[in-house]
This record gives sequence, C-alpha cells and structure tokens, in this order.
Amino acid sequence: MSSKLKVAIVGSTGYGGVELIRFLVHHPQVEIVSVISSSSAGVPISDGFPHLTDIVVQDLDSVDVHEIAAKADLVFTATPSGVSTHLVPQLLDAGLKVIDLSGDFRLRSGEAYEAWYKKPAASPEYLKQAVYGLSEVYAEKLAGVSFISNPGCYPTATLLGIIPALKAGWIDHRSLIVDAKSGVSGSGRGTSLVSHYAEMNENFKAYKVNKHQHIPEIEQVLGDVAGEDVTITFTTQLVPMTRGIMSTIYVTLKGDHTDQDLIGLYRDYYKGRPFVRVRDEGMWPATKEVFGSNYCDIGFAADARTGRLTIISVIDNVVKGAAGQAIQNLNLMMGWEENLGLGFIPVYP
Ligand SMILES: NC(=O)C1=CN([C@@H]2O[C@H](COP(=O)(O)OP(=O)(O)OC[C@H]3O[C@@H](n4cnc5c(N)ncnc54)[C@H](OP(=O)(O)O)[C@@H]3O)[C@@H](O)[C@H]2O)C=CC1
Ligand SMILES: CC(=O)N[C@@H](CCC(=O)OP(=O)(O)O)C(=O)O
Repeated sequence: MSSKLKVAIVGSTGYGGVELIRFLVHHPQVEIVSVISSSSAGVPISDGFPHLTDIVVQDLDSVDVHEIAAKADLVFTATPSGVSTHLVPQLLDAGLKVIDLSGDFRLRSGEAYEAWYKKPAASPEYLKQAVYGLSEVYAEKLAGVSFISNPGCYPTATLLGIIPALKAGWIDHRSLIVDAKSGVSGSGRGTSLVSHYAEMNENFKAYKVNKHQHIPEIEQVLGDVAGEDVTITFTTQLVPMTRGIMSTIYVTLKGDHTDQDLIGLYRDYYKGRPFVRVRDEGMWPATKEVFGSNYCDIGFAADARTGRLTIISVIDNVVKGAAGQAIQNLNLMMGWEENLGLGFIPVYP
C-alpha cells in the first residue's frame, strides 16, 4: 500500500490541469489516482495529449463526487469560474481536501464576485472556508488547512511585486498603476477567437481595461496589507506568446529609496522563499527567464528625477500563476518542503 497522498485532478484536459500532471508525476509524496474530464470520460488522456504517451496511462474519469471521494484524499479543481462554485462545496462535503485554481473563492465578498465575474457567487459558508494561497505571503496560514483558493495569474505577479514596499511604507498606494501583459494560454484552452492565430499573431492588444476580474482580488490583498482601502489602475494586454506574464508597476516613492535599498528590502522579505528571485540593479527580468518554472523574478528602477518607482515582476502564468503555485500550496498545506516536485529550472532558450 502506497503511503503517498492520493490526488485527483478535475479539469485535466485544460492548460492548468495538464500542467498539474507535468509536475505531479515527479512529486515524491503524491500519486495521481484520477484525471477527470466532464466531456471525454473513458478516453485515454494520451489520446488528447500525445506528449503524455507512456507517462500517464490512465483513462479520463467522469466528474462523480462519490467516485472521487472513494479514490482520492485531495482534489485540484482546474475548472472554469462558475463551475468550482458548485463543485467545490460537494467535494468538501464528501470529506476531500481541495485546492481550487479558479477565481470562485478568492474574493471574501460574494457581492464583489457577482459584480466582477457576472456569475452567482458560492454560498458564504464556503467562501469563508477558503484560505487564499499567495504562498510567499500567507505560508503560515496554509499549514494544515483543507481548502485553498489559488490566486489568479495577474494578482500573483502584481502582488509579489508590490507587497514588500507597501508593507514597509515606502510607496504611496494612491498612485499605483499596473500595466500587465499576458501570453494567450492565460485565457485557457477553451477560448476561440481571442487566441486565434490570425487575431494574435503580430498583434498586441489591451482588453478589460479597468474592468478586469482580478482588480478586486489585488485590491483585497493590498487593502489587508495597508490596513485601509486600496484602489489601482489596471491595464491588461495580450502578447502573441504562449506563456508568461509581465506586470509593470508604477508608484510614487515615499522617501529617497534607491534600487539598492529596494533590492535589500525585497531580499529580506522573501528570505528563505525558494521561488522569488530579486534581481541585481539594472537586471530587469524577462518572461523567458521564468518560462516553464515556478519562479517569480522581480526588478526595480527607482527614479530620483520623477520620485517614482517602476517595479517589474514576471511569472509563467500556467506555473507560478496556476498549477505550480497550487502545488507549492499543497506542500505548505501538508507541511512538506515548499519546493517539492517543483525544482525545475526555466526552459531556455
Ligand atoms: N491558464 C492560466 O494561465 C490560468 C488559469 N487560471 C484558472 O484556472 C482554471 C483552469 O484554467 P485553464 O486550465 O486555463 O482553463 P481551460 O479552459 O484550459 O480548462 C478548463 C478545464 O475545465 C474542464 N471543465 C469545463 N467545464 C467543466 C465542468 N462543468 N465540470 C468539470 N470540468 C469542466 C474542461 O475540460 P473537460 O471538458 O474535459 O471537462 C477543461 O479541462 C480557470 O478557472 C482559470 O481561470 C488561473 C490562473 C492562470
Ligand atoms: C490572457 C487572459 O485572457 N487571461 C485571463 C485570465 C483568466 C483567469 O485566470 O481567470 P480567473 O483567475 O479569474 O479565474 C483573463 O484575463 O481573463
């Protein structure tokens, strides 16, 4: 009998789900007991994903909560928003631990969720149970919990870039502007026209400007850190690349802080955290430098001339922005080494 944690993945045929499989196959404490699809049950997963041939030999299972509970200890729900709202409570009620990758349990307020996601919110009883899993910031709160709500991709890059300076009182949060760019895999496998080659190739376009559903998530966390309401100006843009997010943050500095001061502050804040790398002065990070990995790389340009600070934060949206951070959160939940199963260096070139 294996003593490994038995894990099921709902949404195995999506980008987040397939990425969970890529990492979990090598996780020393985990056994994948079920890969689940709502539309292709009974089919070998390698039929749809030939790169998994002879690596994952399971057939896809259907979404049956009783069957999942009979096989698994923990479920990753890599499902579209609106699906997790209904599915996660059933899984929790069946006694399973859950790590949800969707946006359905990130906002404490159901009203805010309905306003930004334009869908009915989960019931408050379950919203209350979710622990928000921005790993580096809330590691202590994640130990031993049963239900983690994994952060969004843009919030991960943006929050990791802002929090240390905000917490130290070095920036004026009323001046925060976030200019965020994402590769097209951020919109999932199911989207059509938006990520159509002819629409994306040699194109660079803004979307949901100041209306993106990640705005309340970022403001909720920054408000908690600042101890007062925080609002941001937030522009999201699509870049014709597969993976990667760059969040460029502009903010007014309080005091004369140099790049070296900021590097010291951030290295102290993230000390002992394996996945945040603070760059040396003038070494601004690029998305390719985190591609396929769970790293978040951060660089600074403090401008004494304007009194403003530019922070550049990059992640791979499918890894640190989704599946990788979900596994980092599993490790923190279970009290394992934070980087278990995630020790891959970025793919280069
Ligand atoms: N892509 C990214 O970079 C990020 C994604 N996320 C979030 O993670 C979640 C998954 O994203 P992603 O993998 O990109 O999305 P995809 O669209 O690629 O995949 C979604 C998956 O959900 C399954 N699904 C659809 N409807 C249902 C249902 N009713 N019941 C069960 N399963 C269903 C789909 O496949 P099937 O038909 O086989 O069941 C598919 O496998 C989303 O909530 C997304 O917002 C968060 C951060 C980053
Ligand atoms: C590039 C791209 O289209 N990205 C998606 C991110 C979707 C997502 O992850 O949504 P939740 O985290 O809210 O579930 C978007 O901007 O809507």
